[in-house]
Amino acid sequence: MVLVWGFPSFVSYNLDNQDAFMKIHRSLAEAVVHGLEDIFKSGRQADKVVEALLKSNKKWGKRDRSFIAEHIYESVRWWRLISFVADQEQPHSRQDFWKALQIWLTIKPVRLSMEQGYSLPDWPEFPPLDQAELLQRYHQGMKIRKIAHSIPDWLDRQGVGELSEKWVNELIAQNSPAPVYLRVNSLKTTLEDVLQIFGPDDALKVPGIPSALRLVKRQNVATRDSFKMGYFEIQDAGSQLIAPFVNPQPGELIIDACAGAGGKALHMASLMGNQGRIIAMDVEAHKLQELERRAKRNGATIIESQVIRSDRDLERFTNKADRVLLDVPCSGLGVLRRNPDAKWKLTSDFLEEIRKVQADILLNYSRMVRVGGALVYATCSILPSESEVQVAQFLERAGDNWKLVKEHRTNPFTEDIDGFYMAFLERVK
Ligand SMILES: C[S@@+](CC[C@H](N)C(=O)[O-])C[C@H]1O[C@@H](n2cnc3c(N)ncnc32)[C@H](O)[C@@H]1O
Repeated sequence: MVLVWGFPSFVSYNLDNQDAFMKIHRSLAEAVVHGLEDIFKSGRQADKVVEALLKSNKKWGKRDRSFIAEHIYESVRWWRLISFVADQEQPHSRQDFWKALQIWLTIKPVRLSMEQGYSLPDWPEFPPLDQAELLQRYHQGMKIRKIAHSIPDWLDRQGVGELSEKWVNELIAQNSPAPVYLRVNSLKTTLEDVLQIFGPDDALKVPGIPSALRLVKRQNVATRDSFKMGYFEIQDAGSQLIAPFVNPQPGELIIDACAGAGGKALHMASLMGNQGRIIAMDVEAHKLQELERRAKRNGATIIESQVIRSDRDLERFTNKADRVLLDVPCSGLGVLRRNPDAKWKLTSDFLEEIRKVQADILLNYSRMVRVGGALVYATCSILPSESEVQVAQFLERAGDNWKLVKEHRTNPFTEDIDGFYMAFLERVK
């Protein structure tokens, strides 16, 4: 087994899928190649590409679907390593994408220490390759951190600069497939009831996170009646720590100022037992529309959405809120395992830009908190520069009006959850 840079196969792969070493059907390989072209040439989001592909052919069975989804996600995740082994920097033609798939199918069994690999069909798209040469390049690549962990140069520099020796563990965690977690909606049901719906072999409790269940096998839960009835939402267990961290109380006025499609707002409504008021704000109207749809399904009746069009939309809440949640836009480096394509789209300019947005949001939106109230600043980033450093700089600028009460970071490497940061601040004056 190759253990260069310390990633054993259990971290990188879901061994459930060893039975995926099967004869490859042409339509499946074509779907993977199409998907990769869409992601890398047209810049489309990987999850949207996979979703559209899986919908495009009703005849594909469960194994076919998981072959397509897995091979697209794995190729995206390991794209730099694949490109290094293929000796092709920027794929252009359809044939380049076929070659990428061929390389992945060749090196995947080696990474898994499997005795037997895929039987690659004799298609013109898979011309004979010099296996020994490929494997030599693979082992060579595994000695170089940014190639072994498939990460762009600038991001590797950024990560080492901010996290030094912890960076490698973050890379290992973010290159692992993410489990599916559910958040049970206490407005409609209980954890025990949802556990019973799935059965104890299919869903597990998550120690320390009482709203969460972890699915043992990946499955499409959105088609279940229990989902349509709002019994649960799909939400990473780390993300489920944020609403309790805000600690919203029944009857309070809560502002979720970067509410997006409402993952945390819905959770807060259930913690408040639908007593009080949650103002869900965002600059993007379509996300709030999605939130409204989800709120209906969840039976969350205390959420009012408010598109932020100008400063006035914020000013009317100055000094009014009991608690404000700032779940700010960020690099998303803590959720790369769910969005592996993001690492190829992120740029250092974007990171710099988004840090300015975060600082502005902290400074301006914190004014909505009343004296004695609380502010929670949260990111799904593993970088201190988007998290701890932002809070420290805010405290420097905001003088002694604020007190940092507590901070928390999830640990994706040891906890198998996404990477989140959260800080709880109290407005003292
Ligand atoms: C991390 S996401 C929020 C996720 C959401 N809270 C949830 O739990 O599903 C950050 C959100 O901030 C929004 N956003 C970006 N710039 C903003 C701004 N200046 N003011 C408010 N929201 C903003 C984005 O549209 C995005 O929905």
